[in-house]
Amino acid sequence: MAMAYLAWRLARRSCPSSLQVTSFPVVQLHMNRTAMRASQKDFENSMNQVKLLKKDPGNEVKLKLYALYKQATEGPCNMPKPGVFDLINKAKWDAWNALGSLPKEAARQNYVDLVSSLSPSLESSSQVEPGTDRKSTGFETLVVTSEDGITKIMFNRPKKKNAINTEMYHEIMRALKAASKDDSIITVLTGNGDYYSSGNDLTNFTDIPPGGVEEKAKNNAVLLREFVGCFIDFPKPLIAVVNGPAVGISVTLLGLFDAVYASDRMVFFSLLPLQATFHTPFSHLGQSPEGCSSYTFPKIMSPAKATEMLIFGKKLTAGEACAQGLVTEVFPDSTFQKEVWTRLKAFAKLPPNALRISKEVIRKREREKLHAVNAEECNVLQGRWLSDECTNAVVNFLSRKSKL
Ligand SMILES: CCCCCCCCCCC/C=C/C(=O)SCCNC(=O)CCNC(=O)[C@H](O)C(C)(C)COP(=O)(O)OP(=O)(O)OC[C@H]1O[C@@H](n2cnc3c(N)ncnc32)[C@H](O)[C@@H]1OP(=O)(O)O
Repeated sequence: MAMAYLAWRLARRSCPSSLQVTSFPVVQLHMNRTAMRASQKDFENSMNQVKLLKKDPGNEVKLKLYALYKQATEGPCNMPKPGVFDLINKAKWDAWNALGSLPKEAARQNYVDLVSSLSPSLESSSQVEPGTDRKSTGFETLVVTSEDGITKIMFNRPKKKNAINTEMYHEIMRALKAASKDDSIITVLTGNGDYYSSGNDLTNFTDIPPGGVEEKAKNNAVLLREFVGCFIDFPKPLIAVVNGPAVGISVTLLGLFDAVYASDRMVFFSLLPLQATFHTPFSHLGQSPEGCSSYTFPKIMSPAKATEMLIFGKKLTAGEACAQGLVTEVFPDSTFQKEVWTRLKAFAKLPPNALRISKEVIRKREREKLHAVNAEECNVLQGRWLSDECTNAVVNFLSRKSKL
């Protein structure tokens, strides 16, 4: 801890950013569509934002920031390699050196993207989202706020990539039920931190009750059916503000939202920079589709494209998800929050009864079908959860043998 802190202090003194050990594949960065966009001014703004960080973002991020800063300002690593016992400088050198011949402009863009992905922990004044007016207490896994006619339900387990544990399933249902009755006009779901949500918390599979795994699977099928049912029946416009990658059930549910706005944010996955993605790896997990996606996705994006996602686990970028109709619009990450919340505030000024009635007209003829699909999907999943394929996938993740 002490060393980490020292490294952080040193890094902040020696440059406006910080440090990291990394090995970005240079090719990926070169090919990044947005890689050449950040101006010197964006870069300087990001450097200033780093100074406003409210909490320590962790050594991995700090080393990334340090390396990208050095690469963006000085080019490839030109320092002699520190000795093995000079731990801090060695870590910094490794991080910088790992960037190889990455062009300065690409490093600058990646620095800006990384700082922007830290935005929830920044004291930024540019955010215009609601949150300060009325904050509901009594939630452990969510932050629920209401302002300007918008109730915002924010997944709040950023350290676990907003994985949905049993408590969160219950709290989301409770928050949706409250939002359906409060005086807000529209309801928004979003995530805190760099992920929108990594889907079902795989530790949900671990605490087996006295009744055994069959009972657990049965109870969870009931829970899941009720959970998805809340989305099917939600009476007001429901909008997803997808701030980062989305996995599993957090993706499938999007087919039940009225609008989905996504950021084109780059995130780091195992130290590789990736665009935010929409991923439903059900077969990899020995599971099957839920959230009514077996019905909504083929309708939204064509049966063949839905098959690629739901059966073969193809990951879509935000841009691709938009082209397929799952996402309504993609925004540059630098302006995402501002543009989306400005738009949502305007929506929330529309006549509330007209909004509800119009939503009902659209949903009415599908509701019965959606509930039937939901019931069937939960039934099938109940069996899948008891399969060896599913058990092995979960054990592999929990023993850190596999990641998506
Ligand atoms: C007996 C029957 C019981 C059934 C109960 C079921 C209830 C309803 C089920 C509804 C059906 C839903 C299906 C789905 O949603 S399928 C999708 C499930 N999600 C995943 O498979 C994602 C797994 N996570 C990952 O692959 C990676 O974590 C990820 C790519 C998301 C991020 O990688 P990265 O390297 O950037 O970060 P870390 O892996 O280090 O993650 C940070 C910490 O967060 C924890 N984490 C992340 N995601 C999950 C998750 N889904 N479940 C549990 N924990 C998660 C991760 O372990 C790290 O924690 P630690 O810091 O403590 O190690």
